[in-house]
Amino acid sequence: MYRQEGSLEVGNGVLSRLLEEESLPDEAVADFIINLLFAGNETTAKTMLFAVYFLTQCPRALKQLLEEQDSLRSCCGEEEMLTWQDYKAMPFTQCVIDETLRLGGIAIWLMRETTEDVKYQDYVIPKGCFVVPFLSAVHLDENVFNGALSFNPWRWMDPENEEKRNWRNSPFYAPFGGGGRFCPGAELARLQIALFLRYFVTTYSWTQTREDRMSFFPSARLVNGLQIRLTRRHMQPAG
Ligand code: HEM
Repeated sequence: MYRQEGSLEVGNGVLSRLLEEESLPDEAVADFIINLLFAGNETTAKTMLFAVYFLTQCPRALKQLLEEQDSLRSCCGEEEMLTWQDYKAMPFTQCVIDETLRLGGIAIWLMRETTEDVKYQDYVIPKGCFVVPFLSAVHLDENVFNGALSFNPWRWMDPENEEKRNWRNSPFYAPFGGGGRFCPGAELARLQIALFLRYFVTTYSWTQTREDRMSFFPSARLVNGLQIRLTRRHMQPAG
């Protein structure tokens, strides 16, 4: 991959900004863009898929989500754009997103290499060792989350879980990683998922047409790809 000679139409996007940095070799620019595309695409899309799956399994949660979104729509008006304040006024939607990221977290594990000897409790991890923190082992630990294997978005309303819920630095809940390599797209992803859920549940109702289940091998996925039949909500007869 190489930079084309000659005049380029320069915009003000990420790529243009990177190209303006004369010191960055082409490989670094390409690596950056590829990383952004991969890190930000499958992760968010799959989380949306898992949210729909969990909601399909839990009609009570779907009903509450729909009520929250319908009430927001009636106050905003269908034609108006949502504001940041509207986004922040979706507490149950946020619970659904948090619970989806806990139960169906895309990042099952991370990979690190120690650059120096690290003392951890009674252990010393020597320099140069690979360390694999299993996020899902914590997220699905019954000692940390009651009924850890069930989809229960209401758990995040419990004041007892308030500290745990802090996905930026909680030791119990880290769907976006932590520390120096914390996901830079976390806030964007959450916003996209909330907007997707809003659009999806207010526009469609659906029925699942084929049994499905989650699998975490080789990566988080639904084995049958979640097959559903959609119906536009406003076309349904009233009542
Ligand atoms: C639900 C959606 C997402 C999840 C669950 C997620 C999860 C993660 C996790 C766990 C890490 C840390 C990896 C590590 O520590 O080794 C990470 C890193 C990263 N994420 Fe995300 N991510 C999501 C969406 C996005 C989006 C939308 C973008 C960009 C638009 C993005 C860009 C990145 C990048 C560039 C890194 C590498 C950061 C670094 O190494 O310094 N992610 N993500």
